[in-house]
Amino acid sequence: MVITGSEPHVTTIEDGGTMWNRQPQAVCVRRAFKQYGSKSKPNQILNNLNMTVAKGTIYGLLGASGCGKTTLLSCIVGRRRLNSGEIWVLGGKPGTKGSGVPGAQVGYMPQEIALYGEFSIKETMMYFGWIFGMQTSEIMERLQFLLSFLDLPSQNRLVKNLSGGQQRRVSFAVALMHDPELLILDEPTVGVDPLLRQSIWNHLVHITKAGQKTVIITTHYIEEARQAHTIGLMRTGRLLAEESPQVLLSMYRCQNLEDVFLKLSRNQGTNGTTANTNEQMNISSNISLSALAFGNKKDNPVYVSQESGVVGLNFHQSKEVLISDSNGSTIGINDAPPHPPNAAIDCDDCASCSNCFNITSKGKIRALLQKNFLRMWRNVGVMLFIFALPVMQVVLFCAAIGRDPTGLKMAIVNQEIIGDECSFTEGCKFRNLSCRYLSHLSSNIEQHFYPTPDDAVNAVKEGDAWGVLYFTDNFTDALVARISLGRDADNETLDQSEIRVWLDMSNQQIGIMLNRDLQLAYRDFAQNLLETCGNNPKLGDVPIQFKDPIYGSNDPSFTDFVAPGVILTIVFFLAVALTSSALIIERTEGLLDRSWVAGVTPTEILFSHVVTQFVVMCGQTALVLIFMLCVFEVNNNGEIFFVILMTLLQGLCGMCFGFVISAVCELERNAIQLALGSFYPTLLLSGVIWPIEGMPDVLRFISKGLPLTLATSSLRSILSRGWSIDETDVYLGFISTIVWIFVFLVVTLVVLKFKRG
Ligand SMILES: Nc1ncnc2c1ncn2[C@@H]1O[C@H](COP(=O)(O)OP(=O)(O)OP(=O)(O)O)[C@@H](O)[C@H]1O
Repeated sequence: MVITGSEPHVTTIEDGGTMWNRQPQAVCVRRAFKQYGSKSKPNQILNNLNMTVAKGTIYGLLGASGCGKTTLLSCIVGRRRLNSGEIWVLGGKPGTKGSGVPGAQVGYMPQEIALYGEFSIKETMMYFGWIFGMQTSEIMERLQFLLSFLDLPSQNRLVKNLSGGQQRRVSFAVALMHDPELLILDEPTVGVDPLLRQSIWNHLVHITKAGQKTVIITTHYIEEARQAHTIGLMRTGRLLAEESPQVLLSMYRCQNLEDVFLKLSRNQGTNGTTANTNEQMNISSNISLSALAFGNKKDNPVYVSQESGVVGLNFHQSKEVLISDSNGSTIGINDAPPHPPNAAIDCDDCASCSNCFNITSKGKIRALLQKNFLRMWRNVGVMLFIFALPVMQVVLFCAAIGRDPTGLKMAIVNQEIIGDECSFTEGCKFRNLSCRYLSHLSSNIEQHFYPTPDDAVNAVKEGDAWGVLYFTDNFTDALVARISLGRDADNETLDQSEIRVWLDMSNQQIGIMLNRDLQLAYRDFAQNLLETCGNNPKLGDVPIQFKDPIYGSNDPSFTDFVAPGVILTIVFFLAVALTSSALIIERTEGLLDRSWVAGVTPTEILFSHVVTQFVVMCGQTALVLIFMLCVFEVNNNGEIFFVILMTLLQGLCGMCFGFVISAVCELERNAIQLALGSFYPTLLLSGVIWPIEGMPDVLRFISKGLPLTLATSSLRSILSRGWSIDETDVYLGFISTIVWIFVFLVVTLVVLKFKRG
């Protein structure tokens, strides 16, 4: 019927109905409102839209680009929710339990190709077949039929290597795969050559003939929609008309549907205000007007292309014929399909579906897992890189971080000697003790002699040396006097016996290391001298005795301090990198939508990704730990089981954080930015490279709440202190990691579910 105020009122569902509306409805949409954008700046897409699709018919949804066709379809298949209004699909409300929608009752072909490029045609069919709950043998049978029907190339050809038209046909085949009750095709004929287009229509006519299958199809080729039983002309979020093509053409006395559309659009323009009111908006009942207008439908045949019994792309067999019934008599396709006479009258009466596919979750999980692994396997180069990356990071860390700097130049001014010849005599001999001290300096220090203090200081200022060491001309005598006189030594003697040092402290690590080495060299030198002279070498030491440390060694390495954090950071952020784009790629390719409409839930998608990524992560974790602990011999005093467990849990945590990113971000580049952006703050605040005890209180508080902080501290305690899980510091790390995993998973699921709405 026509829904503008100026057109004649037509029998409606609410009116009681004619014989033509006493047929089951496949889809009913009532008073649908849908808007995008914020409440303050809404973009109204569906505006009090009513739509009725009778079972066993083809419904052509027409309208200008951007008028809301895809939005309407996505609400029908349960991909999006209306802001208000109601939708019934095959007797249930999409998205509700037991409705079968989304699910195997619907075959959905989105506008985009929405196929995995790295899959072969067969693998594509297997994937969707399993999701629809089909058995492998069934899928194979159906595949053979679809291959020949859609004239597709070898089943082993990869989708990415197919032509655009072939890909579109594969996409069409996926929608047909499980022979669904309701087929929803969003512009299946766009960019398709006329022969294929006709063949698609032929098939649609063929499958709806028996009256059990229903098709909703959108198209921009208005004229091809003549082959539909009903046409819904959509404009600015509502249906201008919903009628059979013949009725529309005769009512508006037009030769083609485009003219009808133009007339209706003009009418809507002039009657826009009245059409806006709900009261005057008739609820349409498709084919009702056709019934009134054409009492004897057999006299009003519809032109459709019908193959001579053969279904497929055998174009030479296609010809424009009138549809014939089995007796050979010609009938129009607007004949009501054979429905039980007392079938449901309106949507409220729609019985809950009885022949819903019983989709096994096992089949879906199998399909999703195989899909994920296959995608990885087909991108073997990327996979190799994914495994090489952690090894590379560990090797680089162990090779570049934590080792003592070498080749550090010291500018030495030694007034005791003439020239660069700095010799001394071993034993209890007091000659050139400055040279004897210098011989105890670490091999990391390069000694360069300068004639005057000014020259040496200039060398440091010009960056040629890290510091100046200055010995007075009577250093040896003064030092001997200092040792022998003890508390009676005068200030001048004490001054002369001192080694004066000026350091370039611009590099803290080098400065501290030189400071330490110079002092240790003095202790060694003094102890050696005292010992050779028969004195107790302890006299040469400061009176603080460092016993064997309770944990760690007397010569702690920076590597040992950083290693736990580095292990966890590598595993955590590799997992983030691996997963943060996983959902986005699928979403941008339209694959996620397709899987959702096929009945896959966010939880199943998430679960399949967790399993797949977990396998990869186990490999990465093994490599990281083998290289850290076995190859580079980072200290481990604890139980390896807890080390492995903590590392795996952190990988899992990173993976879940990656899921949050990919659920939140629409674009891959945003996901990358977010992942990279979170890397530094986490690294800096987690006590990986600097103890959190050095942070201001506020930061320390924040730091403890981050996923890596307590975990790093826990792993450090296991590795260096050898603590077990019963220590607070250790189990807190585990608890915090598990809590974060849980939080990230919940956030992801909430965001995914919210986005589906
Ligand atoms: N996720 C979204 N967020 C905001 N606006 C959207 C979103 N999806 C679609 N729109 C807008 O809604 C309007 C209707 O889009 P829709 O895709 O439903 O139109 P369409 O009739 O299918 O168009 P076409 O025939 O070109 O595919 C467009 O203006 C589009 O920009």
